Amino acid sequence: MTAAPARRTHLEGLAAAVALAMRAAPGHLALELVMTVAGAALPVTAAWLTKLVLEQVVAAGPVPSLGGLALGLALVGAAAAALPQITQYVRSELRRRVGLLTQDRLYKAVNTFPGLSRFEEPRFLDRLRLAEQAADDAPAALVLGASGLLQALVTGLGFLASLYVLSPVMALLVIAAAVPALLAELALSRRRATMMWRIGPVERRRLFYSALLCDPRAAKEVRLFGLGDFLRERMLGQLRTAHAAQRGTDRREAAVQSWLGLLGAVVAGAGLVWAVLAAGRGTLTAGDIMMFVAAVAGVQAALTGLIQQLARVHQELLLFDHYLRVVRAAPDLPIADPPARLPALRRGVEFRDVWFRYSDAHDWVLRGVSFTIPYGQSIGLVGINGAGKSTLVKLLCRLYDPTRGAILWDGVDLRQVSPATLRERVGAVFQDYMAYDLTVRENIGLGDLDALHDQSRIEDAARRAGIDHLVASLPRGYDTLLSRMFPQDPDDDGSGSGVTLSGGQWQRLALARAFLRENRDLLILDEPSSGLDAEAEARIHASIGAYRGDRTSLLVSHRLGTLRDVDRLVVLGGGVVTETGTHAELMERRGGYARLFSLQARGYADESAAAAPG
Ligand SMILES: Nc1ncnc2c1ncn2[C@@H]1O[C@H](COP(=O)(O)OP(=O)(O)OP(=O)(O)O)[C@@H](O)[C@H]1O
Repeated sequence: MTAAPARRTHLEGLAAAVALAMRAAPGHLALELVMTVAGAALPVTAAWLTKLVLEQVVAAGPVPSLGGLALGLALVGAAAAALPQITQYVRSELRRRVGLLTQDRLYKAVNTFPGLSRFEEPRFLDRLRLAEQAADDAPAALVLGASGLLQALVTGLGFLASLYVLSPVMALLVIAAAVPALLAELALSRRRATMMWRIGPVERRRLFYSALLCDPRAAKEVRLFGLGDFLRERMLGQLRTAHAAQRGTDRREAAVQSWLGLLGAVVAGAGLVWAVLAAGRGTLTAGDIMMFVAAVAGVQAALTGLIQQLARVHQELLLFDHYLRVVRAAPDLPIADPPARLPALRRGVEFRDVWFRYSDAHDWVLRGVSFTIPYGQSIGLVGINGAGKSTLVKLLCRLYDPTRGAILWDGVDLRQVSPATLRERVGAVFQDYMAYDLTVRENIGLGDLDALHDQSRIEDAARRAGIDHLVASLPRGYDTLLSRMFPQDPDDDGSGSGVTLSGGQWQRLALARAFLRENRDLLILDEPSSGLDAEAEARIHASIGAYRGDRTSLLVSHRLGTLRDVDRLVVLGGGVVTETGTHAELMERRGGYARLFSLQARGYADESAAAAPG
């Protein structure tokens, strides 16, 4: 990934920002343009009116138009006083509306990444962070920057024309002094954008440490192990690294800008000396000198404004480019167009010589896995830690594609199928399930958003997962907030926060979420009962068994006793299927499964013998 966009894409970026603004706030954009032109014309008009007043006052004889000129000046002054307030309001509203649309598009784009691999690429995550930063304000800032440019240009041209009338040489000198400033500012903004990209990983690390310091979930371990100062020091270390890079850029900017300011002052000073001498010789009038001073200051201020706006626009463009790249990123999994129809599962799901590694830099996790989950049967997947069971589950949900080989759903390669359609057909509980800081109802309802407000379905899922009694005892039943991070009510003073569940209770909630997804073709349960007490586990497995019925299912568990009643066991080891058969067959074969099962069974037998009386 490169840091900065090609020059060609600058115009594209600006066009995209304007298109967003036109879409989000066309009226405010038009107002902004009108006020920009008015704001640009006012200072030049005021300077000309002042010059005319001065000349008429100094001139001998009656001055009939003086009253009109004074009125004109007063009107210009009134407009100049009111304009900034109105402009500020219009700009704030423009920013809000454009920001809303930009963020909507960013998160829509993030939601369309069908797989997980993007979220595991550090450089992409850096880009995503910058894109989020850009989504906040970059397009509006770009549009406002462009209109600021227009304003500075109109004012600058007005004063430049006035200066040219008085002294063409001076006009050319002022412009000549602006060229190096322009080039230097552009170089500086490019350098700043490169610096921001370079410190991206440092910034994300810093956020990681600071989030850990404040995360209620981490607070327990942080305190138990006394990690507070360690994490704070690490966070500060990252901050110092980022500051060092920013300081270098700031220093360079300060030095360059001081020299440029000096150059401008020398040009203006020389011009003033020339004008005063010319007035002494009688070539310039008092009004001319006033106009000259106003024009030099006006042109220089406009040019400085122009250059700074240009640099800002340039920098925002570089930031906005990250946003555009995220929004326009291709899907991380190939999506067939048109996707194959996914038939209702009737034959089964087949893993055919599936090889998989997370990236070219990673080792193979699966090295030619072949087995079938026949329709209507339950398969138990067994293997030691790191054997690749969860990886296989993720492949089955098409969160990744196999590196080689294929997974076939009734003969249809999952690569040909839309991931969303596939996931519609699957009910799953992952080993690392989520605990949402939401209400009980929402925690269950997220399993099937159509059922979010269907009380009977929510209650049914809770009952099957064995948490209905627990929910009944909560202060607000299904509307109890399962978080102590937020107040239960928005206008709460903080004393009435929600409740926290135990690990096993959360796990049952995750199961309820899966139970809500009734009538799915395939049920996948990855360690669904690892955190449950013995009684709950027995109940849940009875419930899972009933729910499974004759549904096609894949169960992963280290507690081999819970897999005894599945139709067939598949044992993973070394990236391949090492054994397969029913529990009885595998025990008879006395292989790896029998050894693992006996080890577990012996543990229980020893303990029950030790606990036996007498
Ligand atoms: N996102 C990932 N990126 C890179 N490697 C990964 C990723 N997830 C898992 N791995 C690696 O893949 C291998 C298999 O992991 P997996 O989680 O599938 O094992 P598992 O059989 O489910 O283990 P466990 O019984 O501990 O849950 C491990 O070596 C792990 O380090």
